[in-house]
Amino acid sequence: MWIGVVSLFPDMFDALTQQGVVGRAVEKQRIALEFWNPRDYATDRHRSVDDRPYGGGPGMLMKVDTLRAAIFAARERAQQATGLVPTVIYLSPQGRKLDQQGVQALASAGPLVVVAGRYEGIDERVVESDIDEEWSIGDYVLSGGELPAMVLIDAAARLIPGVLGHQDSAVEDSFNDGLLDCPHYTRPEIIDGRQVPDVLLSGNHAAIKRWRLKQSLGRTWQRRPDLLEGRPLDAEQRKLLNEFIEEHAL
Ligand SMILES: NC[C@H]1CCC[C@@H](CNc2ccc(C(N)=O)cn2)C1
Repeated sequence: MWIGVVSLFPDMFDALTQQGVVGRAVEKQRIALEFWNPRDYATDRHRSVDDRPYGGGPGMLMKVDTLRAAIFAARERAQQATGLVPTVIYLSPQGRKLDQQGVQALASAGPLVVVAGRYEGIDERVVESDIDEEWSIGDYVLSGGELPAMVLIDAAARLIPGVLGHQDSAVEDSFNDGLLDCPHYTRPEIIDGRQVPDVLLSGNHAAIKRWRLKQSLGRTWQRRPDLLEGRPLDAEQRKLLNEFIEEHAL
């Protein structure tokens, strides 16, 4: 997967590229991550990258010419590296809410150019002419688009084949089948008197798989019933959820 990032603070992305799943994926070249900094396109003595808003008001906007030059350069490189036209993404609270389905769509959308905004944002004409999709990681305002960009990149990278060591852990991961994750347990067997569910010690893999699915269904029902509304259950899942509900009926 090829991802270009347009950001005034590319070093922030070391948190993503220097370690962990995404770091290894970049090292193994499963993901290509390249950066363009608008400041590199500044031509004035002060290398300015922000500009004053028409109509006045507090704060600044990202300077149009340096931002567009960076986006164009990233777009050009994407096409050169992949032969495909990239999807240019902008992160902002005004965007489409990112969920696992959106992540799956982005992970299979070919090369991406992710634009991280700073200051009070970018000129609306740049959004109209150079941004293909606007996305939000949630209803809150951050000081820049870099952290949302890293969230998006991390979530998408996990879905690239070969990126996660234990491939099925991506498949079994919660939200992959639209359900919340089941409870997990590891040593010691007893913590402050609390034991590991017997089924997990039984070695009966069919029963364990069934228990985990039942827990995922039950937890989703308890904590996020909205997720079940859009998700048909097959006969087995319906049976497991009914069992869970009966066991947890107050
Ligand atoms: N008007 C403020 C706004 C102008 C444009 C730049 C953003 C950067 N900050 C962000 C970006 C994205 C998100 C999110 N929820 O995905 C939150 N915060 C701030």
